[in-house]
Amino acid sequence: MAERPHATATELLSGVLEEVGRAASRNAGGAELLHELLNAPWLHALLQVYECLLQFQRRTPSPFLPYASGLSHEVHTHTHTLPHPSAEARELYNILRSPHIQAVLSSHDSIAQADYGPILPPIPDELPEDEEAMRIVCLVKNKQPLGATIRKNEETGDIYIARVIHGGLADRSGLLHPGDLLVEVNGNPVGGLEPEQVIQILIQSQGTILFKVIPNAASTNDSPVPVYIRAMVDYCPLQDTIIPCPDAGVAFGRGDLLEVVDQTDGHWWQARKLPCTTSCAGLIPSVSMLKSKQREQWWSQPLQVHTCIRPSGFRRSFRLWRRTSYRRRRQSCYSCSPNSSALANPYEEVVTYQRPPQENHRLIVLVGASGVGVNELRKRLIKLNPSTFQGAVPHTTRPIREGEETGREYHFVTKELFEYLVCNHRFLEYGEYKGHLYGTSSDSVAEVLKRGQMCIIDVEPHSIPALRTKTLKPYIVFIKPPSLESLKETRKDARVLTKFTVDRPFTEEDFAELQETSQLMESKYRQFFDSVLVNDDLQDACIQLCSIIQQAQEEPQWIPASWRAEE
Ligand SMILES: Nc1ncnc2c1ncn2[C@@H]1O[C@H](COP(=O)(O)OP(=O)(O)OP(=O)(O)O)[C@@H](O)[C@H]1O
Repeated sequence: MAERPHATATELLSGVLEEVGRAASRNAGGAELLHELLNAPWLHALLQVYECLLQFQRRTPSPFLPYASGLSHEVHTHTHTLPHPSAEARELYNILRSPHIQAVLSSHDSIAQADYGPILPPIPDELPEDEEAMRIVCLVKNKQPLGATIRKNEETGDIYIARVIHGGLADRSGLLHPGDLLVEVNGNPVGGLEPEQVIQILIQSQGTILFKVIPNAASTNDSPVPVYIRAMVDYCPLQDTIIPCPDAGVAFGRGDLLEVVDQTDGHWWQARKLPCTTSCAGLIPSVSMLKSKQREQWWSQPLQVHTCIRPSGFRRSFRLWRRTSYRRRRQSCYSCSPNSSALANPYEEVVTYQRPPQENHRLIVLVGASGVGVNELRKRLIKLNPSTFQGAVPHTTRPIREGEETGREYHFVTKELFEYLVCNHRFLEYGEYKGHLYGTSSDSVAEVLKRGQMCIIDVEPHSIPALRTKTLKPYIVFIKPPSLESLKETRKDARVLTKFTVDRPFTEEDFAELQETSQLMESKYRQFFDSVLVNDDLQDACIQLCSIIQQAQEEPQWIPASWRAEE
């Protein structure tokens, strides 16, 4: 069908409809359906709208007056000066002076003049080199902190933005940067004021705050790559007398994970505690700051009391020999001596790690107070699936007994060989019991791992630092007792081995001691624990332990950066 010149869309549709109608009367295939479709009222309405728009486009309306507000002003003045205004004149006067009408007219004028963008004054051709551009920053406070700290230059009296907290209000605005010179706050000149006075102005300002600043020419907008660290010490900003702004401080405890987002200041870094619910970072002391304060022990040490882990009166199975080492440590009060490694490295850089399938499994280490069930859990796990889980065969200097086989129960070795292995740092842990030496060697562990199995060992917590190597990548599970009531309930039939009697039931005193030892252990070593498991119901604890171990081997975990493959 030939198109008629200048036909409107409606005319075109009528023509098409006529032809399709004729085709439908001839019973042409599909014509009836097409006719029905083209005859639909919505299609006609749509075409009408389209034609209206076309007409509008052809006849672009031009404003009746470019300055309606000028005319309004004229009429307004005129009616105002009338000596005896009529009722209509008074009404007109009131209408024209209403702010809404004035705003509508002003908008009309802007559109009429196509005045949509701001008109900036031309830039002068010759600007002096040292010309300082002033920036006006308007922030809506909305009850949240500003997220910036200020400092005073004592020589000049100038107030500067000292730091901008990552993710805070000032940072999100992108308009305030460290080093910006603060000229005015809400119209108040701040030069020469004390920082506290400026803070008072800020506190009193509600809603909008207007800053006049001279931007720091050297500031950059580069956001540094975050670094992840694990805290090896406790820190409480509210107890810190030298933090620039205690309210901006982040409190953390040993074992907490921190995302450090800014290390530009040598003394105070900016970090978020993970997992974080807020985008706003806070201040934490840098490594050098913590080290310089080492001797003062100024960060919060909640357990200043005697933190010695007391020896338990009972030990079972392989852990029997540890009774001696406990007693020795008690005499020398080992646990109360300062943790030198934590002081030397108050933070440990960490990275995420997922074990590649071809790599050895991570060593699974169970730690817990004596009697909590560490050995029971380890034994059950191995019994459950001996082809997957295995323990390391320990070394001993005690004579072999009937029915025992070297390399199965123990590696039976001479005292000389044992001492040689000790001197060569072959033991992850060793000790003496009833005049015989016992120990777990790194080679025994490696043997299990090399076979593709998961090696599960239980150690005393003081041995953990020595175990933390790139090769073993230990995953440490702390086994915790349940509440006293649960202990009494679940351990009704449990037996403990003591120095004096074999297999006697737990006493109230045993439970109290177990809980106390466990608390002390956790408070002292929790920075090393990857997981904490409460051994309440034995069956449940076993299932939970299985799933913890599976996650440790198969899912990404935080490990010290020094264990990374490339290092
Ligand atoms: N969840 C539990 N419910 C009931 N009994 C338990 C539970 N866990 C452990 N037991 C029992 O408690 C006793 C002590 O457990 P286990 O020997 O494993 O302790 P341990 O932590 O290895 O300490 P030690 O090294 O002194 O033996 C055992 O009789 C054990 O069967």
